Amino acid sequence: MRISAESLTVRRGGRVTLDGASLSLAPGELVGLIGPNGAGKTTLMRAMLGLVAASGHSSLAQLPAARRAHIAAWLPQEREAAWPISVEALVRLGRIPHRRPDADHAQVERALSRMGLTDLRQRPVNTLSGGERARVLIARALAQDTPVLLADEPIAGLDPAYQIATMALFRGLAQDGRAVMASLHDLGLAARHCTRLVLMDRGRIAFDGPPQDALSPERLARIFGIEAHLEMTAEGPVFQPLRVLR
Ligand SMILES: Nc1ncnc2c1ncn2[C@@H]1O[C@H](COP(=O)(O)OP(=O)(O)OP(=O)(O)O)[C@@H](O)[C@H]1O
Repeated sequence: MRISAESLTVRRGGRVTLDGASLSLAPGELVGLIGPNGAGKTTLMRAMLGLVAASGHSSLAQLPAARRAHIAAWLPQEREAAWPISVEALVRLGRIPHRRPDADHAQVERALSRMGLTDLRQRPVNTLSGGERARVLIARALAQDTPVLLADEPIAGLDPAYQIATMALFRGLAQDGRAVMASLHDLGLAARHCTRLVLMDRGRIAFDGPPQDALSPERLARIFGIEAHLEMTAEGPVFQPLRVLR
């Protein structure tokens, strides 16, 4: 399902934290949302989902909550687990919108297996490492089995193998016809795995297009304040930040 936002603007604490953001997200796309700390990535996704008050228009935010839960899964940045629910029970919470017991079991098993959690299924989530907990929350979003997935820094804290595997998994979801958007600080993985990059700078969308064009030396200097090496290889773009310019 194609979702869209037009002129989304969020004001918080007397400041504009999202300034007239317009974008769409189509089936088949894995869109990487990049930008420095505080640029407005989380705010944009929350505004698209209707989780923060915004002016402008969002096709997702205008849906009734029950319908929205069938359309879009949300993976928030926070990964705290305050109580000792088991891994399996937490992943099963992703099935709450559906109430289809026949599909529930299969979806939960698939999500556990995709995130390498079958051996951890009985563990209380508050006893897991940060990266293990991150995988459980990705699994919960996968179990929700929605056509749209919005994920806030899904690979932060994952080891290199799970970072690559998760990006490949998201790309696979897109290839299966879902629409996926993820905020990412690893520009190399973003350039390599995403079909499109949306670059945010001080509340605004500064660029929206192909990954190799997003990471131009000029934008890296002006927006991120860094110099980097970007090379197109047979395996895709390879990106390495080199130095801070400020
Ligand atoms: N509740 C709030 N009240 C006031 N300002 C807020 C509030 N929440 C966020 N902000 C501000 O909005 C701006 C955008 O924040 P946001 O979390 O969207 O950035 P981000 O790009 O996701 O950053 P990061 O990469 O650090 O996660 C920041 O300047 C932040 O300080």
